[in-house]
Amino acid sequence: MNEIKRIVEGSKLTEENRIENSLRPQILDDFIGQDKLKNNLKIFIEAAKKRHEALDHCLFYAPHGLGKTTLSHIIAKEMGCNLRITSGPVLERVGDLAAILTNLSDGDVFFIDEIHRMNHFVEESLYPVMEDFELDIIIGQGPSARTIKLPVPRFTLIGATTRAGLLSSPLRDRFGIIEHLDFYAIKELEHIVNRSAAIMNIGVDEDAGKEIARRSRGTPRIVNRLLKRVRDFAEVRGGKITHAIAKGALNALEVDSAGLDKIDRLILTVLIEKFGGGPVGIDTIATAVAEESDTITDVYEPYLIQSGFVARTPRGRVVTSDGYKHIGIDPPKNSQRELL
Ligand SMILES: Nc1ncnc2c1ncn2[C@@H]1O[C@H](COP(=O)(O)OP(=O)(O)OP(=O)(O)O)[C@@H](O)[C@H]1O
Repeated sequence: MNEIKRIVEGSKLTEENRIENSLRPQILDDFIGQDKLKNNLKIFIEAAKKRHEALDHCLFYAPHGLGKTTLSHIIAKEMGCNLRITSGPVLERVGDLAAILTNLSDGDVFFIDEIHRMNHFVEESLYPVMEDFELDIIIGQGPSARTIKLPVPRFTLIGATTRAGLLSSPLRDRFGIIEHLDFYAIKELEHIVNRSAAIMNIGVDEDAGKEIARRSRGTPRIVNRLLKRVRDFAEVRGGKITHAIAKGALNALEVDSAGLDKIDRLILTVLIEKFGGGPVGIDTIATAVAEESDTITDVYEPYLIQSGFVARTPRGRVVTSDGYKHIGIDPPKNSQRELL
């Protein structure tokens, strides 16, 4: 039986969690988009099953909300194994890791979200586990200290990260399958709108679905979030989601035609008005808009770059001419920016 154990804090299912779970695709065929990755995974899973082996360790890297956790659920389901979920910052001591590993069974999937935020000692203790399925435990201290090797079941580790660059190479090199998830195309997001709307039992007109997809920053989680809010507007106005209702609701939520929210627009405006369009370092941007640097790097910057409004240069971030136009300000003439 497929069983999911969430080790991270707050495991009680709220109503919101329940809806979230019902929207999560359960099998690879329901996972929309990312075709190359999906086709590869299908082969790797089938081959591992044929050999009666655990799937090789997988590393998924992508911005938030693109489906890394969903893939770990799907892999466990497709392999017919249990899934254990934790996150890097929760694994504070080697003992925390030992407690989980010793409770796994052969073939289980062990998912570590935010694996780049794992403690250094825990990370090092993972190396022999990933390679030889043995955990080195040090008993005692000083000259009398000795290491015992604790065998652990042959499981699949799935690491997820938004920052592949922060992973050490010894850790990265121990993953046999390394895949990047891209932002989704509008057509794929539209497909996700329709799938989620059917599960939530709401009617959505075709052009309304397109509008939601266009404003979802290429991200399935945002599709589902916007769809839930637009549904509220539709229900209060007594019907299904029409284009007018979707547009009105998204405008009320301050999500603009390109999917940018208040903070995205603030970042562009501050870059233009205070720093002449850049180049500006991430920490300076973060201070200027009163956000954490990590939030700017993980949440806002990837989509601003993807949509072509900001470019990353060796000297810092620069607003492109499209970025100026989006905010409604003329880009400076005769500048490098014209070329960006
Ligand atoms: N390819 C997809 N098809 C349909 N729905 C998807 C897809 N990918 C993700 N989703 C939906 O988006 C939601 C967010 O996905 P998920 O939690 O897997 O993202 P994540 O990459 O793990 O995010 P984070 O980095 O924040 O942990 C899921 O609950 C799921 O419903």
